[in-house]
Amino acid sequence: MVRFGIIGTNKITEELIAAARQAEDFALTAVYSRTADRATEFAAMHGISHTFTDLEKMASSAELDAVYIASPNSLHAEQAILCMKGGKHVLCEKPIASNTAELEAMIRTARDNGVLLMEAMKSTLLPNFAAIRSNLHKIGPVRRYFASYCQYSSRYDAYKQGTVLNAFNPALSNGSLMDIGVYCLYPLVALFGKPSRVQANGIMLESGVDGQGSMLLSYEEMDGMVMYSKITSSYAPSEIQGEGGTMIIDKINQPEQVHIRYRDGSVEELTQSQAARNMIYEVEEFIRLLHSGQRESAVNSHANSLTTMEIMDEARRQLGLVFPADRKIL
Ligand SMILES: NC(=O)C1=CN([C@@H]2O[C@H](COP(=O)(O)OP(=O)(O)OC[C@H]3O[C@@H](n4cnc5c(N)ncnc54)[C@H](OP(=O)(O)O)[C@@H]3O)[C@@H](O)[C@H]2O)C=CC1
Ligand SMILES: O=C1CO[C@H](CO)[C@@H](O)[C@@H]1O
Repeated sequence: MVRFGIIGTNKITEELIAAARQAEDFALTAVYSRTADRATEFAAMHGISHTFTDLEKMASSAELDAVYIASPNSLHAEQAILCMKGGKHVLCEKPIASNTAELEAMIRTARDNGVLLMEAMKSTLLPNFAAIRSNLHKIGPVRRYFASYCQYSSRYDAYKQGTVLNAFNPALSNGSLMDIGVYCLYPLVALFGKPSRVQANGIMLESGVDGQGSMLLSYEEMDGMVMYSKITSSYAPSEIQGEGGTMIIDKINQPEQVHIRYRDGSVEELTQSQAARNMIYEVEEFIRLLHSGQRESAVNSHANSLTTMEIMDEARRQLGLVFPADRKIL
């Protein structure tokens, strides 16, 4: 059994728990919240035996082996480092940190303490992502990766009425690139590695975050194009275009349907059956790694997280998008 503690008591935490309950060897023993009332309420809802409002105490508690972090992005590094110093393995929500400096400090801490650190980027661990990867060779030399994830945020309505909720708050390292853009970039990096050049555009909001953005990413023999938004919606699928055919992916953040259209008009269906509660795959990967004594995922690897973060840092540099976290010394 791997005994988890949870940081964050929101919807995504609920989803993770519901999915993880279906995984073998998952146990949930602790929850941290800023307030005792919320910790107690959440613990009662999920049958959790230990509650904490002091993260240092949770990090050093003998009642858990690992921590799932689903707090605002600006807190990921600090909380992960604290937990890893307490010997806890860490599964950390996307984006794993605010910037590369934070992520490097997290990776150093993981290595120094011999613990597993993995970004909870669900997309790349899904069976349908494995199908994308294993069938790529069929479309010949790849010339373009195009990913679109644009989803009008319900919190943007509040923003327009004058209330800046967490999603649009730069103090929490939020905004479109961090929240949504990362889903377009991580699969690109996992499949094709580091681009030689990044060109970023974005629309900045008065709160100091980007509302939407797009990027061109250059590789020696192909281009990457990504677009993401929290202030408009897109219904376009994502595509990987090759000289011999085009792979079409319904949703880059959670591929559920994948097929290839060849140049002669024929279609090859690649869709794999996949659990509806698709966060199970990241939990299974995490537990499998722990059972086999590994301290890094080969898919959601430190290198892939770092390259993705470097791209996001560079995009933010071009846009002049700065977070308070960028000025912090860890
Ligand atoms: N994998 C996926 O599909 C998804 C991933 N995410 C990721 O999960 C993480 C959490 O996202 P989301 O739930 O929207 O985040 P929220 O901003 O809603 O905060 C998450 C939790 O952190 C605590 N919290 C809220 N505000 C603050 C604050 N100002 N300072 C300190 N703690 C705070 C709250 O817990 P408490 O009150 O108990 O302390 C809350 O439940 C993000 O990294 C996001 O990118 C989000 C949605 C989907
Ligand atoms: O990761 C995520 C998935 O989608 C959400 C929108 O519904 C985002 O806000 C979130 O952070």
